[in-house]
Amino acid sequence: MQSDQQKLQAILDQAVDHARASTERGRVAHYIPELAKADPQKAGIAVTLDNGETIGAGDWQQPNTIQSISKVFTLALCLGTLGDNLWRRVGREPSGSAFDSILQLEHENGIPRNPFVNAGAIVVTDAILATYQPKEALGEIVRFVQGLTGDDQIFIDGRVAQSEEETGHRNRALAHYLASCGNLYNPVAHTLGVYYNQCALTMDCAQLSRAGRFLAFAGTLGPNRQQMVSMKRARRIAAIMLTCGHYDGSGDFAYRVGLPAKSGVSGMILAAVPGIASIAVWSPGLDRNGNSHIGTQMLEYVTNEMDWTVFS
Ligand SMILES: NC(=O)CC[C@H](N)C(=O)O
Repeated sequence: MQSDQQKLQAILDQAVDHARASTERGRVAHYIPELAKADPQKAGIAVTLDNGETIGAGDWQQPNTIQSISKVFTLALCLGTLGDNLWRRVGREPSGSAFDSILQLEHENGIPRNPFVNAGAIVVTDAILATYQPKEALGEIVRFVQGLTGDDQIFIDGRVAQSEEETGHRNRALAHYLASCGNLYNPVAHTLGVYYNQCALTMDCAQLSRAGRFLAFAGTLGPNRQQMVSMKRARRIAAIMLTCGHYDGSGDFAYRVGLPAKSGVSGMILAAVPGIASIAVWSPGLDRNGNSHIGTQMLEYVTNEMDWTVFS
């Protein structure tokens, strides 16, 4: 008789096999030179279960920068200190536009649609800087993620942060626009310095799935039930992930996968199955919305086979 865990392992292996066989792989992010070097053939998946076990398949132990998935962690931190005051500066609605769009920001007077588009995440980082100097803020973000993961080896890849800093004209444009509307309180260079570094937090799929446990287990880390984020805050963050976590692909992702999730341009995705598991996938090729093409396929396969969805 196959145990549940063996069954899940077999499904993860199949998901990676299908992923490897797929000819359409998407396009790696080119606008950050360090990310342009990624190999689109790579594919990995890891699942952390309620009992604390992490199992994986494919390239699940290869570290990558988490990019926009960091926005989930900074939102959790920021809501912890600022509470609902944050919502005076950022909305909670899907954007229906690209993650780095400037158009909407102008139409809506410098109030970004949600905390997961770049402009919104820049405001969240700026809000964290209200209580910390840039270096302290980064230390706080790293320690928070290390605490969630239970792994103090998690680090920032300085090369990727630097690569983005050198080429980040769009983010600079967004930050200056926010400043012109009075919605950026710190110098652009300070806020973006922290933002680029948080995006360069480096984890493999196993670590990322562990970092996401609080989203699946009502703010706790699973078996020992240590409360890291209040239940209400975890639930609200998951709601924004479901509606905004994949930018203009959020509707399609909800249709195909049916879980709160957040993507990053490195090709990683973090997804939460409430009460059951936290999942991280990685494959660097992106679709036209900047979400991992193969990563979404792997999640679709596993969630269908396991019947994991928030809609059942
Ligand atoms: N979607 C993403 O992952 C974007 C993050 C990236 N660091 C950027 O600001 O462009």
